[in-house]
Amino acid sequence: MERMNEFFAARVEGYDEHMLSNVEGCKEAYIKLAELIPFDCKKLLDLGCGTGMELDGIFKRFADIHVTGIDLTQAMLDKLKEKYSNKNISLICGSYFDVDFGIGQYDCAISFQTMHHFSHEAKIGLYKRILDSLMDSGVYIECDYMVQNQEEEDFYYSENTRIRKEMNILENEFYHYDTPCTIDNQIAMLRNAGFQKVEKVFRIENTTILVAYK
Ligand SMILES: C[S@@+](CC[C@H](N)C(=O)[O-])C[C@H]1O[C@@H](n2cnc3c(N)ncnc32)[C@H](O)[C@@H]1O
Repeated sequence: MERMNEFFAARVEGYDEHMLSNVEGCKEAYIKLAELIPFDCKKLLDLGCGTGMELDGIFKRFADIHVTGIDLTQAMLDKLKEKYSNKNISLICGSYFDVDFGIGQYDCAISFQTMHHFSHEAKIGLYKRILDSLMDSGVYIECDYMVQNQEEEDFYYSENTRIRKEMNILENEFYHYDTPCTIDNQIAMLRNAGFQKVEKVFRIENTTILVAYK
């Protein structure tokens, strides 16, 4: 298991191609996510934006949108900056568990393939802060690696706990290990955080998109 930021920094070259060619459903999901952004969106929060793969389609639809992107890995953000130097973007290198999102700031928040690394408890806390950061009619759109059944989810979480114990990794340290949740649990976490309605709108293989309404 590698530290989260070191894991992505070591893979930044070739990362975009990997997401498009090797992660089933991602190519289609990047297109779908851009279509789901509300037509009048002006301010967007992108959590775990990485090299900005999900922004390609979004900038095609909304040339002047303002994006705040947060990511733990500077090397990923450097790549993003190179690709979209002429766009209206504010980048923050840090953890979305620590960065202050503000209150009622964004029309829409998104995350793409970044939430499958954390406990339910941590995610619910984060979802509450995302909810607060949205304007009254705002939406949060999450695309992530999700699984179908509880046994699968339990397996990954227990493996994560076992390996962390073996390596003496503290609970609050960010290490890269995939702990996907079931779609039902994901929806329950978002509802628990206070979102009024949550819909599954896309799934190819394990790549799944949920839309959560404030
Ligand atoms: C699989 S990549 C996805 C990047 C981009 N959204 C995409 O779809 O290409 C996951 C990203 O989440 C970031 N990340 C993981 N944990 C994070 C955290 N706690 N705060 C901010 N970024 C985080 C990683 O640095 C990495 O860039």
